[in-house]
Amino acid sequence: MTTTLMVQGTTSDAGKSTLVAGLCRVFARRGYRIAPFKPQNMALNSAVTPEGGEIGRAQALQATAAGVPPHTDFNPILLKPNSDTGAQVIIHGRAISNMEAAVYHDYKKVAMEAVLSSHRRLNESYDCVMVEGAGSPAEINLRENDIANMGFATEIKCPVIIIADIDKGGVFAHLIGTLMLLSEDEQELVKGFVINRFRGDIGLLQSGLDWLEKKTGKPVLGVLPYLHNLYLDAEDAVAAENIVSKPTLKVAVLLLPHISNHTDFDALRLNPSVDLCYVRHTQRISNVDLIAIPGSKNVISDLNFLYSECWDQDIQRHVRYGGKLIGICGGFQMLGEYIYDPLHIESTEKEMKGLGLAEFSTELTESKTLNHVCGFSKMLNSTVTGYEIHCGRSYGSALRKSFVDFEGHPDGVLSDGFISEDDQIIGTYFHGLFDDPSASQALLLWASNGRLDTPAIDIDIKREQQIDFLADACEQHLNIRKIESMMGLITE
Ligand SMILES: NC(=O)CC[C@H](N)C(=O)O
Repeated sequence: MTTTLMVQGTTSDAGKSTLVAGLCRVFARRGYRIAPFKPQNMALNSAVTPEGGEIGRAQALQATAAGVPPHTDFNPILLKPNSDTGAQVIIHGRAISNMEAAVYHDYKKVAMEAVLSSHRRLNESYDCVMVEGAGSPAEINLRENDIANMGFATEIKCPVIIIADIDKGGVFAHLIGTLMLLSEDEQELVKGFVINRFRGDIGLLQSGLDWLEKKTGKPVLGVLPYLHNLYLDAEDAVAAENIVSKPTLKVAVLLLPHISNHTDFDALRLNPSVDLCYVRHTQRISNVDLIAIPGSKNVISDLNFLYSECWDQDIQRHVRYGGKLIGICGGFQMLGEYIYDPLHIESTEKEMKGLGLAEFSTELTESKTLNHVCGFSKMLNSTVTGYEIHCGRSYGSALRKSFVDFEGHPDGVLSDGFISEDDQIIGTYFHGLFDDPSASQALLLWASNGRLDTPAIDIDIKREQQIDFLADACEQHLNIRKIESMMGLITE
């Protein structure tokens, strides 16, 4: 009997993070102290914990669902890919180095120690732990030294649920195929299945479910419907839905190959007055009010990409015609004169010319800034809150007209970013700045030249509603008692 349960998926995007978030809320509602846990996450969308550590954004969301503050033990290993073959490796919230995939593969034995020590701590301080796997356990080429799926589950011998997405088709083949690629011991750990994103007549599915249970001897724990209108922080894939009913402000976000923290734009995407679009490879930036250059895990490479798409020309034209421009973190760094990377923190190139829209430059350094921050923006006449995740340090005369001034920054810094002399361009290290309703409202007023003066979306309230909506669906469609008994929390 154990109080840990692991959710694994037949594919990426099968719904693992969502199911874990839903179950965390369901168990929290029942009075359990529950911790989310993802041994190893590969994502460029991260969050800062109150102690200043870095974890995957999905685990921060699951922590909210569980009603506990995010902690680095919830995601002991975070891999942030910054090239096709390499990633920054973050262990217990701290970046330790960049590693090529093959090197990391050998490093996994060390990583497993970090995973197990985090899990041990959670086991001691929580009633139960809800674990999320990564990708699928059927990647037989990655099974040796695995820490993300069955490698972890067999080590601690916890029950496993496998979730599959029926919307894409082939759900029975996915489930049976996945099971068949597992060893007997691993198959033994699989205690049931969840079918996700079902739409249609459940009566027509029943014979398939009966067949599956008979064939495997394992129960189907429930069929979750396709939840239209569920908008939760996407783990890595950029969420594309845009809710527009009365568009007043057009925003274009450049979809950079190493975009980081794209959830910065969720509060805009969910605002019915904002028409937000992502500008993709081969597309040009059309007529918009605001262009946003997002964060990037590889600023030099993404700047190269931006030039190859000719977006620099579109940005210059946009600014010439009075359009507004905001650069966030890596996007802010791109607005300056140069990016220097003498230690090759992110890139094989040592320097790259920036867009030259403001007089400052950035140097990437070994130490990484990770903070929750709050300051005052004179230009917005508002407090601004957010979080910082960056290695770059920016300096230059443009920064004298700062975007935000601090009193009591954790690193003793006095100000952040810049605003151009004509107030058209903002550069800032603040992630999540549209999440703060008062700053967001002031930014929308700025971006729309005073046209849009409605309260901004409060993303925290929205997120809470969404988690409850998800948990209600889990309570309605899943056999929660069976899951509780599987975890040894009750006797059925
Ligand atoms: N989050 C970001 O955009 C980071 C920007 C850049 N890669 C840095 O580390 O400084």
